[in-house]
Amino acid sequence: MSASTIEYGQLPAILLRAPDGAEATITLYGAHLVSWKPLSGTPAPAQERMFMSRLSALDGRRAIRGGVPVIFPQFAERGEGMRHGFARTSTWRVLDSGEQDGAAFAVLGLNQADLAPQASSAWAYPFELALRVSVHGAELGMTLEVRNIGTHPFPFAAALHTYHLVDDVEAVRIEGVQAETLAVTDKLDQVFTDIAGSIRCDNGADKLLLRQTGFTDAVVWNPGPADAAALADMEDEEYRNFVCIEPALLGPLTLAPGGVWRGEYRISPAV
Ligand SMILES: O=P(O)(O)OC[C@H]1O[C@@H](O)[C@H](O)[C@@H](O)[C@@H]1O
Repeated sequence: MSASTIEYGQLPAILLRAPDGAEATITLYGAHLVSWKPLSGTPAPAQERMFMSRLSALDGRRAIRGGVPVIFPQFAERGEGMRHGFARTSTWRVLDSGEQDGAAFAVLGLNQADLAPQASSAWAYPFELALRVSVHGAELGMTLEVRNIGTHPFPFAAALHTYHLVDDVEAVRIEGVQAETLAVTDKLDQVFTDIAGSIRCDNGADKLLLRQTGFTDAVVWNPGPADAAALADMEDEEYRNFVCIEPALLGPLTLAPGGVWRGEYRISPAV
């Protein structure tokens, strides 16, 4: 079976398993990818590649800390709505799942009717989101689609807030977000606009290639020791074990009635 229903913490989730053994887990809460185990090309068992905080809520009461939160329709506090939007704290529906070209995939959807009253009254635009996740071999694919199904234009921002698992954040080197190589030596929270090509993340042990289209920007975030200590859902030392490199559309972009925006994102080994 390429897609089966499991529990992740207290949350219903879909486990994707490609015919070659690559796996990913997505909770319905947030359409949140909480685990990705790609194949490494060696006979060794597939290793986890996503960071997940040991203190993360996994009960649907608070956003999950780790994996890939879906950010929509607002990035961080750039707007008057919920911080990072309502998509990560809403419960999505499974629209489709199966196997295609050797990959296991699932498509999750969210629309106005799925929102809690507080979120839908604060953002009164009819919309449809679809997130397609696929795994195959060493590659993860994620496509976020935003549709305006109402009669008024709406502005939005979006991001796939990826928490890459690393042994030591100080060993991380990122290329492709600015002219020079970027190192994460302390707290870092930086926006890079107009990302032209692919991004490379060297975490000391191996290198990842991050490709994005539609998402024009990238955000790199690590809280560093002081901010991590202030986060209730992260252990003090856990900031060492991840770097967030987030394909983002910070815009905001205005989507006309009937309009569709699509952001694609792929993670694979860099050669
Ligand atoms: O704690 P949250 O809401 O998940 O946000 C985490 C971080 O997310 C990043 O994307 C932002 O750039 C940071 O400013 C923010 O602190």
